[in-house]
Amino acid sequence: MTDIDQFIAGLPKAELHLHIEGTLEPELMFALARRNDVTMPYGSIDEIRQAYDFGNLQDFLDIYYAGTNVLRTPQDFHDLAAAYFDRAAQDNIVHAEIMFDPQAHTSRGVPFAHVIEGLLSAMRDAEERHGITSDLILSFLRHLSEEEAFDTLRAATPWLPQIKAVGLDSSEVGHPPEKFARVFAAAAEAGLKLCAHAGEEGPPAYVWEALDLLKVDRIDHGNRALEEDALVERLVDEQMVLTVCPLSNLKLCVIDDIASHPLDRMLEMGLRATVNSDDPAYFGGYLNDNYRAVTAARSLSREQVALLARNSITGSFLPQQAKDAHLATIDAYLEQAH
Ligand SMILES: Nc1ncnc2[nH]cnc12
Ligand SMILES: [Zn+2]
Repeated sequence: MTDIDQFIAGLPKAELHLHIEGTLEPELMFALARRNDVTMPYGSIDEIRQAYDFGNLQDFLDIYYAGTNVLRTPQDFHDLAAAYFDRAAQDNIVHAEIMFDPQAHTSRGVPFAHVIEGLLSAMRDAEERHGITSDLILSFLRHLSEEEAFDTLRAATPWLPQIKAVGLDSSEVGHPPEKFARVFAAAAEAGLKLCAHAGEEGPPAYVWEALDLLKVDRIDHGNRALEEDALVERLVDEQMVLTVCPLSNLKLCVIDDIASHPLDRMLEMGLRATVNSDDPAYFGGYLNDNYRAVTAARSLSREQVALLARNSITGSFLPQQAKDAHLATIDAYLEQAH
């Protein structure tokens, strides 16, 4: 390991953009298929990995939703999240805000309760076993209707105290944020924080809509915001957090190669960027892999890497006291890493 890789490995950090269904490794997919007597469309783990070659977001989503078919019981969702948290502990993740896609499961007849109870039990275990705190972000699938998003928010009612935020994901182009303005307003009314994927494949106009119509607290991705100076200025002025996902951008062809990733440009422009893994089982790397890849490709300094980790803490939905405690841990780490 190089010096900077070692520095990244030991740095305390939060993960703010992570789809729990995107952490389903092929090995666990096979194990759950066997446990639930589900026929797999793949013959081997190698065959699955070979299928992970995406030309765009939709190519990936088709395979990602097919993968969720093995997830049926609360234990399955528990095992999925427990595997993520075990992996997160190795990367020195101290806090994770994890998205889940209830409609990917309720549409297959899996009760909302099975999904969320399994996830919540793994989250409690993660705090006990690893000291990792976590929060849930209920994400609406934007290719589905506004009415279906409202149905999902209603289904979540008994668990609202255990849900921190709502999100908006799935096929971006053709499904502008505007479509979900009313359901986001209802979520805000219920006391939830708001995030939305915007500017991953969709145009800068979708980022404006996420800000003006959804009134989001965070933008997931935001890459295409760089195409408009006035939008960048707005994001900088508001110190809006962007949850950037370098290896995801590479695998989904949002960028041509990792050497052209705009992360350092974002930081230099004063944007509040963070690094995240998105769907690590599909994109070839967990959080530290993302930090390492972009650091090597863009020759990031220790100061830039530390800023990214600080942004992950300050950009989280943790209470201020917890943020201060994590920032103090980062300061102590920087002191001894000198
Ligand atoms: N990167 C991504 N963009 C949109 N929807 C997603 N669902 C899971 N990962 C996603
Ligand atoms: Zn995402």
